[in-house]
Amino acid sequence: MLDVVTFGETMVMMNPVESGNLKYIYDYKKQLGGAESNFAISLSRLGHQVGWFSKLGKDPHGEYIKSFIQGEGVDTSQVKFTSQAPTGLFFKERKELGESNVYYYRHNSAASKMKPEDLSEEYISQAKYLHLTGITPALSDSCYKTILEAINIAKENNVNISFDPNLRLKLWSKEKMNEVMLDLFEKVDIVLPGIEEGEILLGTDNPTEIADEILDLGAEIVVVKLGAEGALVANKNNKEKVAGYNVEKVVDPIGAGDGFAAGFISAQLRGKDLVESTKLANAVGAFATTVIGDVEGLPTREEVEIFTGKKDVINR
Ligand SMILES: Nc1ncnc2c1ncn2[C@@H]1O[C@H](COP(=O)(O)OP(=O)(O)OP(=O)(O)O)[C@@H](O)[C@H]1O
Ligand SMILES: O=C(O)C(=O)C[C@H](O)[C@H](O)CO
Repeated sequence: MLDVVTFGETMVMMNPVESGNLKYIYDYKKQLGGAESNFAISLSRLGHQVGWFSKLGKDPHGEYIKSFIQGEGVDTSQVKFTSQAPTGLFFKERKELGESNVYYYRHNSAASKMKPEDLSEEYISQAKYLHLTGITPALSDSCYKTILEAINIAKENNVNISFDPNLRLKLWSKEKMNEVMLDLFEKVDIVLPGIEEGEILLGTDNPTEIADEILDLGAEIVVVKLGAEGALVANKNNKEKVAGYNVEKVVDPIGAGDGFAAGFISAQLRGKDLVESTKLANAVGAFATTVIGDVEGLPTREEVEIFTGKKDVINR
């Protein structure tokens, strides 16, 4: 039995050892990144049974990705390999001034070849949650169809669907993206947008308005991420702002949203209410900002309990 199933593209990530324009960067640390596998790893560390799958290239990068994710305790039994396309790759660029950048080498990647026939109804239907992101439908038409089929399977089997828009403007046109995202908001149960995403998709950066618009489209729960400030959690009856945790040194906020989503679903699985779930989401999101990689900073259940004062620790 799995608590959660998720799928999407995970790439080898070339992470510069120093910050600055990549033109002058020669040394990189090889890591991995993919919104859905970041989420799966985070949930696994929080003590849940989680399955992640994808299509990987039959190459050393694909093997590295599968064994790393498996090594984190995530079920990878549904992962497929193909020799028709390579595993995707991306480079991060960190700047001391201005925002970080990413450069993708993922067009026509193995993951972009995922298709509805790759899905196993038996596998998805055993989970309590199916977690999807807005990255997958941007990868290819067949990936978009795969997302729609996964949603059908989940609905037919009473599996809750959580959805993180994770807008990637480098991957598709804004028009197509907006159309697909609004349609998906109607089909899923929990939506976890950021403020910037609300602005792009709904034309408002007001958290209450973002939540209301997505609830009106059909979602049951909306959690609007507010960066260092925390998040606003809402359903039809209630809206509450839940303060974030203070992080003294934010090293890299990319990936915080994936940990946030995992924290929220973890607490929901344990029967916590919306505010408690958002508190855990904020705590896991805060941890994720403290390291350069996407997954290395994600906390175990014990670490997060110590951080939030729910458990005492003796260090020496
Ligand atoms: N500087 C910070 N200090 C404390 N917590 C933070 C900080 N930045 C992010 N978080 C936590 O992580 C959550 C998600 O961060 P953010 O709002 O940046 O999401 P996002 O834009 O979806 O991120 P991503 O880059 O992963 O897509 C926040 O709601 C908050 O709980
Ligand atoms: O950018 C993407 O598409 C990724 O999935 C890579 C990163 O790990 C992701 O952005 C973090 O949320």
